Amino acid sequence: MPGWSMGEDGWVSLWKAPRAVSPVDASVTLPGSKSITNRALVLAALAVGPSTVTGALRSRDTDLMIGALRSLGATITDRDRGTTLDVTPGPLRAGSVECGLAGTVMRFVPPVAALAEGDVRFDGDEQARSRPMGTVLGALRALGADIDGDTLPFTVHGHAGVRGGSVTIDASGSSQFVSGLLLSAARFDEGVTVHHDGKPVPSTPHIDMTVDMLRDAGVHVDTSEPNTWRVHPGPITAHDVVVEPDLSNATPFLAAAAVTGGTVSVPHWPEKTTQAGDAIRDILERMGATVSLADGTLTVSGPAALTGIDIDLHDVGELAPTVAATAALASTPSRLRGIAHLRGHETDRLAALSAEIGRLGGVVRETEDGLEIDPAPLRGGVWHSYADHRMATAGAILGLVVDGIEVEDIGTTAKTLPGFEDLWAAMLTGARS
Ligand SMILES: O=C(O)C1=C[C@@H](OP(=O)(O)O)[C@@H](O)[C@H](O)C1
Ligand SMILES: C=C(OP(=O)(O)O)C(=O)O
Repeated sequence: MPGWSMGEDGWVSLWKAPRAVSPVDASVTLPGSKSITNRALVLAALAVGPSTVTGALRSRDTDLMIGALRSLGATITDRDRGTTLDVTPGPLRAGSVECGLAGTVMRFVPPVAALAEGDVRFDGDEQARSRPMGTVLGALRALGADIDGDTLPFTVHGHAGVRGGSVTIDASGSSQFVSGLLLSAARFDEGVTVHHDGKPVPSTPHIDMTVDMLRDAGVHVDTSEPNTWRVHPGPITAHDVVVEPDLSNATPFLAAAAVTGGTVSVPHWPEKTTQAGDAIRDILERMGATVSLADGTLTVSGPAALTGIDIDLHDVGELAPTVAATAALASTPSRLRGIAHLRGHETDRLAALSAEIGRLGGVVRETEDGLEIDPAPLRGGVWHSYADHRMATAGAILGLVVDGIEVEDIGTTAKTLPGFEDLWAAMLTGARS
């Protein structure tokens, strides 16, 4: 149970991060992927008939997506403790969308709203108002949509259709700018061609995920030219989707094995996937862990001492908080590169990670596009979460091996993993789920 402490903005909850008294040895089953669940929901709401999403994640971000699509006219019911979602599309209508802090809701739903008949008002958490949105909204305007505003809150004035066509954007700030436009594009009169012009697009596996899921729904997507994605107009087929476990959410548990010299297994690890979290296999191996994938179960065993890593995380920036926490416990220096775009994530993750690791005695330098972390003994203290689920789980990793770490607002993990504290505690008791 968390305690409370007076912070700068009033009372904050503090969770005493459990210390591992011995190397962890557990098997942890993770719920479904946020990114796959929210794409499946958008495609199902735009499809020609009812679909079912099985193994869906239920968390703040996915519940916000369900709420958004219901507000716009979809009927969504659930079974199997919420993880099976039956989606029946309806005529898209005026509504109101609460985005919370979910990038997938704020970037994927405005193009759906542009297809609605009537006004759709978007808002979100205070912190969401500074997340970059102008690129998506500007692109939608260029494609014929009518929108007031460039950041949350904003209003999409839906006119029951969008012309579509070609648009050039700078998507170096987020792959979600591209994914958002592509997901609804088949319903635009002319489809959409998105061309990227700027520094390289980050998190491209997430764009591959979008393209694969569109193709699975019968949409014709042409990716033959670099930095260009063309979605042809046409029906989105109603079909059933089975969601993979969330591999990014698996990473703190696998890091727990790495930093305690223990062993953690995660069942149902996909053989082939577009999820960024799959990269953790290579990352932990390079840091000295033993990693194996056999019969669909990933197993990580930690070494006696971890080595640092010099790595470009541009494609898998979502993993940076886990990798930074793990690197702060390594015996040699680390350099995390290619992740300037993390400044527009839930919080400025580069600033947050360097401030929090530094507060515990770590030696971290923020660079133009990443972090440099040197080995240093860490001490206990409060780890601030900045309303960022992955900052909170990074603090939990450090707390396994450093006495006296208290993580502020551990409940923020509900953004993508409600019940994180219980799963973490179960891992420490050696549970095999
Ligand atoms: O499309 C998606 O589901 C996501 C894309 C990535 O965003 P960025 O491209 O902004 O890094 C990732 O970090 C985010 O957690 C989820
Ligand atoms: C960047 C992330 O989330 P979002 O989908 O809100 O962008 C994340 O989950 O690491």
